Amino acid sequence: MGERKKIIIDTDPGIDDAMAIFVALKSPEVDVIGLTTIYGNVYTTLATRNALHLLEVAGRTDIPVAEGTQKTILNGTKLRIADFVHGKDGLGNQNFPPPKGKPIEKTAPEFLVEQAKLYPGEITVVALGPLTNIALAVQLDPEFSKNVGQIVLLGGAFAVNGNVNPASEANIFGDPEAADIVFTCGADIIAVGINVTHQVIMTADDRDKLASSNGKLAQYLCKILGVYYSYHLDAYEIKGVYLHDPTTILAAFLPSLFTYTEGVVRVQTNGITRGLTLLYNNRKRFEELNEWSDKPSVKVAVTVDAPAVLNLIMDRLMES
Ligand SMILES: O=c1[nH]cnc2c1ncn2[C@@H]1O[C@H](CO)[C@@H](O)[C@H]1O
Repeated sequence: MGERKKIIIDTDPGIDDAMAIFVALKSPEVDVIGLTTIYGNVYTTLATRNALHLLEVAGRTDIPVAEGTQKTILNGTKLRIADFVHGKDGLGNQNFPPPKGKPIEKTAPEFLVEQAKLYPGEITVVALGPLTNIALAVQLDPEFSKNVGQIVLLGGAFAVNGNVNPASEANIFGDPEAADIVFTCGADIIAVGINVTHQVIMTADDRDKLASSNGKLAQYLCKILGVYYSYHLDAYEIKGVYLHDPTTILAAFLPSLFTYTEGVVRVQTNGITRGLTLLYNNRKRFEELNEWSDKPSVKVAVTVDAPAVLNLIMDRLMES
């Protein structure tokens, strides 16, 4: 087998984060070299606990977990936590016992900087929560954006409504200032927004299929998925769930399942559209300089082969 791609998953587990982590652990294309934790679906301390727990469930306690920041990049502590999507414990209100493992000494931004320096151009960071740790890594080391191979992030609502409010998607809304730093840092970036992830739906029938498999991870996921299904039925009136995080994981190593456009993305940090992601599509040369001028471009996913993505996710979760 060829070289596996080294990935670090920055995560706020989270039910769809759990799925994404398991998909990554079951994918021969990648080597998960660490998890870093962030607030979002839960507070950061609980994200760390859940990350350690999920690695124990998967029998992969060899993978280090580095704890991330508890605050936004501007030191904000009034966080928006989506426990109404994932349950109070972030994992479907199952009251799992506390993990035995502990996070490593290094903080998430320190770990990201260290690994990017150790393997220049080789690390893919998959960011599944608000982008604070990644922005802190950019600030900590001016070389980080050059050293990191690629950042594949779940964030934004490109030309569609958000999921926090009509303007804003949850991960960007969680820390818009951090998101703007990351989008303009010059790293090789793929953004996967909810305009794409809302096309990848795991139906109730798919869940039954998952439940009928003997895979340990599939069985575990079926236990925690109930809360996530109830939330979707209530909020979107669909009998299925959006696979935001697992879809984004696949973009990190099977990018041809998606198509992309390229351009500069800036994030609104003020007013009623705080958290809005706005892509400049390069179609016009503007007369005046503006906030998008001379900033680095990123790739933004525009279409997805949803059946192929769903099949891959199902296969990998069922074979465990
Ligand atoms: O309505 C919502 N509010 C807040 N977070 C949500 C909502 N729906 C999904 N997610 C979470 O935010 C990320 C995608 O935006 C996903 O991680 C998902 O679990």
